[in-house]
Amino acid sequence: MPSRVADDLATTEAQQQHMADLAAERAVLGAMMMNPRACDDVVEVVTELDMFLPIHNDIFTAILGQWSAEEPTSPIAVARVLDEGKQLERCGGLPYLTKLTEDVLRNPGSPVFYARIVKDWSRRRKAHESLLRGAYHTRDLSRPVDAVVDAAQRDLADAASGLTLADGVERVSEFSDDEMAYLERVAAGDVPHGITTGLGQLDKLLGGFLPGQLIIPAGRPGMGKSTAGLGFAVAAARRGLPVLVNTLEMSKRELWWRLLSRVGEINLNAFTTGRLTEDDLTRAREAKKIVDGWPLHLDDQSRTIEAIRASARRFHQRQGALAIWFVDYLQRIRSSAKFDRRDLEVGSWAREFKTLGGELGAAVVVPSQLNREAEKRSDKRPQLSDMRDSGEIEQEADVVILLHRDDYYDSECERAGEADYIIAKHRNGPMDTVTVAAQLHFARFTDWTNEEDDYR
Ligand SMILES: Nc1ncnc2c1ncn2[C@@H]1O[C@H](COP(=O)(O)OP(=O)(O)OP(=O)(O)O)[C@@H](O)[C@H]1O
Repeated sequence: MPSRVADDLATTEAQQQHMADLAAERAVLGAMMMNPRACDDVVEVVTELDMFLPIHNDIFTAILGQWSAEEPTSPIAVARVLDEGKQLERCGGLPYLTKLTEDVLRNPGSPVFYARIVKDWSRRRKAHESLLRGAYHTRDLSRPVDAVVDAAQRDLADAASGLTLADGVERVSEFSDDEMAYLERVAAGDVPHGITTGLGQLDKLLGGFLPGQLIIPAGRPGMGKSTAGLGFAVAAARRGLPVLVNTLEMSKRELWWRLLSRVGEINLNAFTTGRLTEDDLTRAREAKKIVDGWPLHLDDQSRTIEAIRASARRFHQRQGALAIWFVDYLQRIRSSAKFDRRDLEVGSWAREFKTLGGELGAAVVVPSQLNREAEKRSDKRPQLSDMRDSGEIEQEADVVILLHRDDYYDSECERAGEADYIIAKHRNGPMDTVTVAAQLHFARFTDWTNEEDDYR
């Protein structure tokens, strides 16, 4: 009976022998079934093969499947999934699943605390296996000793990092054939290199956005950061690439209005004031049909860094890919962790976006606010040093685009209707300024030729 095995293994002696803490495994599973929100945190720590007992891994996988499909994770729901896979009886049946949740009620605790214990034991077991494998290979006289030591070192480092053996270090020659073939296809125009920004001049400068890049559009409040970010999201979505927008500032409805305004060329004011003419409505219906066809997803519920991260992970798990992840905007995010300094807190999010973007293969677009320094300059033009909470954001970003409009300060100015995208950081290329048309009444910035805005 699994529960007895689990109880037996709860003692320190048994833990040392088997290198597992089954009480912690049970606590994690119980918490995930009690409350699907616990899954958001647990998946950040534990992966599918981290449990010691195979039946715990099966239960974990069943819960994860339910959670990522936004289905209930209760014992009854999980039992049904296990039953479909003919695993229920082996897993102790519904009574065992129910007992896991009852244990949580009797002995509540933070799921992340238990998840970390599970992860530590998992890493410990992997390190142990890796050392045993290394010891075995030292006796294999057909292998040069250097190769044995090298392989053992890599194996152990992978185990200690918590990654699976399939991840991690690769010798250049192990992947360079594939990379060369990819370069040849890019050069031949068979595959697009970066994801288009939707703005021709900007594409020429940046070569589009690449998976894993962190892109920071930065500007004073109201300069057009959300509009610029949404433009990048739309450019990818209209080409059929999966896009996720986490908005902390606007509701889904407001964001959708912006999409209709942009595509249907309907003044954004008409939506906010509710004064839509018959012509506006006809255009809105047409625009709706176009936008409905895009793999564009909006989330206005996730407000903490933990929830936003989980939202992207869940999206990636369900869709199998995430091309552009647009989070609007950096300073709006809340966190449950306590930091002494705001800049350290915001900087840590930039780092997390960069890391998760790399893991999910997504280009991450996160606008950030600038401080008032630009306003003290005679030309009011922003500089990289104006970034609020800057240090780490600057460091983590691959591309920083400072947004500037002269007409933000003087609506009668010569350059009214123009916006500058000042590329103030570009990790792999030149820095320059691209000037575009600001059509904020249509919730967009566009190239002067406007070719990109022909949605039909
Ligand atoms: N109908 C309209 N006509 C002209 N300009 C408009 C219209 N609606 C909004 N705007 C302008 O668009 C700008 C807001 O754009 P956006 O929301 O992209 O800026 P932001 O930098 O993200 O702002 P925030 O700092 O508030 O998040 C403002 O300057 C606003 O005046």
